[in-house]
Amino acid sequence: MPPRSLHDCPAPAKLNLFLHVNGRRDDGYHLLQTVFQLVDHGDTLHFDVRDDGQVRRTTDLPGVPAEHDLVVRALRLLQAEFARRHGRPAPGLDVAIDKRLPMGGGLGGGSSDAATALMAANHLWQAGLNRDELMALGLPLGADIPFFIFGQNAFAEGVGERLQPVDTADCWYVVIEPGVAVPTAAIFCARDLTRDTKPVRIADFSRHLMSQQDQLGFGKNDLQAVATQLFPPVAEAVEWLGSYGHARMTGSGSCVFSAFADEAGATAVLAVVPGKWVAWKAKSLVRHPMHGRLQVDGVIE
Ligand SMILES: C[C@@](CO)(OP(=O)(O)O)[C@H](O)COP(=O)(O)OP(=O)(O)OC[C@H]1O[C@@H](n2ccc(N)nc2=O)[C@H](O)[C@@H]1O
Ligand SMILES: Nc1ncnc2c1ncn2[C@@H]1O[C@H](COP(=O)(O)OP(=O)(O)O)[C@@H](O)[C@H]1O
Repeated sequence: MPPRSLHDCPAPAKLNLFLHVNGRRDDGYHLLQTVFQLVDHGDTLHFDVRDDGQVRRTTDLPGVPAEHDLVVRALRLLQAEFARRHGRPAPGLDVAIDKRLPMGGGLGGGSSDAATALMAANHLWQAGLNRDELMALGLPLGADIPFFIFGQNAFAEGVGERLQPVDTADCWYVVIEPGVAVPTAAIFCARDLTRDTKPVRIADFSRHLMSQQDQLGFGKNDLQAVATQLFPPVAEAVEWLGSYGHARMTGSGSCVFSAFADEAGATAVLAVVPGKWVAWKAKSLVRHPMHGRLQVDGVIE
């Protein structure tokens, strides 16, 4: 019998170590190259199976009605797929979300919540999707969802759905939340966005890392120039953190981060971050923590 509950399920944040915009698809979506890095700071979700088929979010998320929540929408998609495969309605689920990640922060919070929910429900409902099938199910809801289900640091291409595992350095990050929510669409549709960065190869990134041990010395974030122009608090955070080494925005912003070889380096900088900003340190992860938890039963792979 599968369990009826899964509590304390992590939904970690991601950082985009670099993010290049290489072009645009016919449908207007931008072609990217990026390295996604998982870190040990994020939201926490709790799941309890319901027998009446309802999916309910039991916690409030200001500004996001339950029906719009990526978690609820992802679970509805999984319910439909369950019914198609098994010829009977799917069970339901109560979901509680302890939200720590800021919205519009470029940390992938909503996508990570949805990915954790898909992995948990696939297990609790015994839906039987494999990892690739779960990734494909999540993609239409958000380009970052497949990465979180993939569950390891990755070089991504396309709109973020073509993933290859990549080794990154073990390190500590300091992340500053500049206190603004950046809408991804506003960055991608900006006139000044450069969309013609020359494609790189995964080997270029790996070779750089081996010779320099410097996570942020490679590439750039092409979305950063536009985001700092439109959102001055992001520019201020980049400038402040940049005085301690490479500082870069993650995703479409607003959060800004820097990498440190050891925890002491991160702690020292965190201690002097101006009080007007929320800031935290996080360690790099090699695997998504849900994978270790669910693989006990061989469910994810
Ligand atoms: C930029 C990235 C990098 O990891 O993450 P975030 O910073 O949002 O976390 C992702 O590509 C975010 O992808 P996704 O989560 O699907 O973006 P959405 O918020 O749904 O996209 C909002 C809008 O941005 C534009 N958009 C988005 C992704 C993309 N590759 N090209 C685009 O042109 C589209 O107009 C889309 O309608
Ligand atoms: N569970 C969720 N957590 C956060 N945001 C969500 C969630 N569900 C839907 N959203 C919507 O997705 C938007 C992007 O949020 P998020 O994924 O946290 O930021 P980003 O894409 O910048 O990393 C939010 O502004 C919100 O409207």
